[in-house]
Amino acid sequence: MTTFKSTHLTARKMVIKLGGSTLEGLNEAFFRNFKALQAQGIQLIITHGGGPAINRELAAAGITSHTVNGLRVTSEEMIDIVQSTLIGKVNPALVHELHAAGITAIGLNGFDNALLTSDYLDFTTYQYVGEVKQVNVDILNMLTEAGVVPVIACIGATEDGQALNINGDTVASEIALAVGADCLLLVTDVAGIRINDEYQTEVTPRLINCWISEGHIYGGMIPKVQGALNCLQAGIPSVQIVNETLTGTTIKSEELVK
Ligand SMILES: Nc1ncnc2c1ncn2[C@@H]1O[C@H](COP(=O)(O)OP(=O)(O)O)[C@@H](O)[C@H]1O
Ligand SMILES: CC(=O)N[C@@H](CCC(=O)OP(=O)(O)O)C(=O)O
Repeated sequence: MTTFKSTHLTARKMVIKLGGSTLEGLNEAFFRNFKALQAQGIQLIITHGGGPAINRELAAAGITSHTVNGLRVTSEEMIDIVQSTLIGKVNPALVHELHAAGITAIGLNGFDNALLTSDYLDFTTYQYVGEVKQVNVDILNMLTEAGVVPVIACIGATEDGQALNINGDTVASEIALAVGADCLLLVTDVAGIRINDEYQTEVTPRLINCWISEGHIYGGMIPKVQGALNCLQAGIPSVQIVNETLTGTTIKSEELVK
């Protein structure tokens, strides 16, 4: 059975992002870990992606998509499919699994109580892709203090009510920053950052920047490490990128690495 490492257990507020790459393979034992964390007084917030589910729905509609810097370029016809897939399918399926594991969870997205007020990241390059302008933490604090786990789909809303597609890793790091989380855990389909066929256990921002520029970190790993770097810069002590057995890479500020 999976257990959380001791570094995770010191956190009071923990944001856990479940990547679309791994969501469909997680079992009840994995989700029961969350119950154990709550029993230790740790407040949990879960965010999720859903790239593979979006790919399936786009394919069914005969639409092909591509990414730039790990972000899906999202046309006007695609944003409706992205929104309905993440909010209508992926989010309720995850809430259901959490409930089955005995966790009180409630599904949210950027529209709920203006949770993620967003703006276009760069319309020319990415079209209907958003960046987070403001996180309304009120609803998150109310829920977590009542022992309820918010489960957040990565859809933002502009002030005019337009849905925008935001990468799940970006949402996770913005939420972690906004609530002042002690720990951000990004669960994905690989055991962390792999460089020259070797998984790294502990890395610093300086190394990450080198690896991005040398092309060792690419695609979906880019928003993860960028989110991690933003969190570290703002004082969140560490970010972990792990697989479903919670094995992976810890990213720490230079001064914390001996
Ligand atoms: N240096 C790297 N180490 C590990 N994985 C990497 C690296 N660079 C790119 N990747 C890719 O990033 C993927 C994880 O990102 P992504 O597919 O978006 O996952 P998720 O759906 O969990 O967000 C890995 O499966 C791998 O293909
Ligand atoms: C802008 C952008 O790239 N949005 C992502 C949102 C889903 C996501 O992040 O899913 P993963 O967790 O599987 O990566 C997308 O359209 O795939």
